[in-house]
Amino acid sequence: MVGYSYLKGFKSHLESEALQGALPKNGRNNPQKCSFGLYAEQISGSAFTEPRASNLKTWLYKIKPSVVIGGLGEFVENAKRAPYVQQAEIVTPERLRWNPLAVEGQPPHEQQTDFVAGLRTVAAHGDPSNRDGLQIYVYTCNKPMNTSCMYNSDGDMLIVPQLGSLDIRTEVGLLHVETGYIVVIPRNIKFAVSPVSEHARGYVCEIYGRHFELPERGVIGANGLASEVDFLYPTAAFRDEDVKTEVICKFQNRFFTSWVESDPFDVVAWRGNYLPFMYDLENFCPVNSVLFDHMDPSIFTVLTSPSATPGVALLDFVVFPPRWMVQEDTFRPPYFHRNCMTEYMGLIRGTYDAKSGKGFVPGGSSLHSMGSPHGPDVESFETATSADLKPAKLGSEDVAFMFETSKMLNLTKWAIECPERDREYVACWSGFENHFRKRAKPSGGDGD
Ligand SMILES: O=C(O)Cc1cc(O)ccc1O
Ligand SMILES: [Fe+2]
Repeated sequence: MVGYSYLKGFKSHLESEALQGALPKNGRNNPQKCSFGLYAEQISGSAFTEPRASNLKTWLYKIKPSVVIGGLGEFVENAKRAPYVQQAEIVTPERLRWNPLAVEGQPPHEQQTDFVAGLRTVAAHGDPSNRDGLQIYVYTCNKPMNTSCMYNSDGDMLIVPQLGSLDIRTEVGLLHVETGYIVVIPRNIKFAVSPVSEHARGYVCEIYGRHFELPERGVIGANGLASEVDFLYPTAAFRDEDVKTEVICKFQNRFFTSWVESDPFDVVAWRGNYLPFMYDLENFCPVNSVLFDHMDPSIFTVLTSPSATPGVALLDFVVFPPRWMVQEDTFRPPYFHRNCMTEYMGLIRGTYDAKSGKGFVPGGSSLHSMGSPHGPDVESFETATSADLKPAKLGSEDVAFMFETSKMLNLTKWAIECPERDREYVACWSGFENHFRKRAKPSGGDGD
């Protein structure tokens, strides 16, 4: 890709200079004077004293230090900058499903909408001020953030584009994020999103807790699932334009704006491991049952944000990738279930095997909260119970994903009232027959 080059390696300590000689030498990170008159600035992603395995920091070599922010005035709270980021206050155990957001004609698309203005909160839990919880959004946008940038002090943002690629300018360089990729922007790193085509749509999960990690592989061994080398990091790409730029800060679930007159994307070189990254979901190597039974979806975990309880995630990001299904004497789609976790699902493209009936379409989403019964719709059940169980490729074009959280989520008024909500969703489970009554012997003995 022209203009984009990437470094590799999940959480690796990397370095990049857009101008040769811009990085300090001789082991120093903050020499008395930096090359080219640059300013050294550290951004930390963990407490200074965290164990090395989770310690994250990056040194930035900037044309101007970030402190010049607000040269044109202090941060002012500006809720209108993100009008659809709302408090999630509605409580319901109901199973919910939404159709894709319209990208044209309807609000906010009568006017040009950038990524921040196009963020709509669906559901959330917790409070960023105590570093626990998450917020789920859907977004649409049709306007580049040419003269604005954002940083989020509350959480890391995992973005899942569904329609339209995104060019994301970050302090440490550029990311070209196609649909089928995911991108993570860690907290406090400045970024600006530009849709590449006319319209863009997708999903975001913001986590207030621990940064993403790769799940343990355990007995799977040293290979499989997402590989460290497939995580792509930007290379330094600075700008030095005197353009008045809006700086948007999300802080304790409120939006503030300030302005800078110098370029916020002025990092000439950097070194460290606290960085935005992207990952092509096609590189995920699925591992599954090769003889019988449907395995739990945790086998498809790409990234996990752990909680303090071992094995319990604040958030697992799970992909349902194209794969071969070979299980014998098995109901192959997802089973009926009630979980102690909350599951928000989206569809990037194709179809999903638990919902062969119409209704769960690309760009759409569903929420199955803790304890709420869900699983295959009637049509999927009927098809799968009578299917010829030859090895079968599960849709080479089908890619669904799930945000799986150990938290209970509250919903926004918008999520409940919006026209996109499928008010007939639960009807997909009406019509299961009482086979037992038909088959069981009148004596109440064994059925066949
Ligand atoms: O479709 C779902 O609800 C997600 C899901 C998938 C699966 O294969 C098993 C359990 C589960 O919750
Ligand atoms: Fe589920």
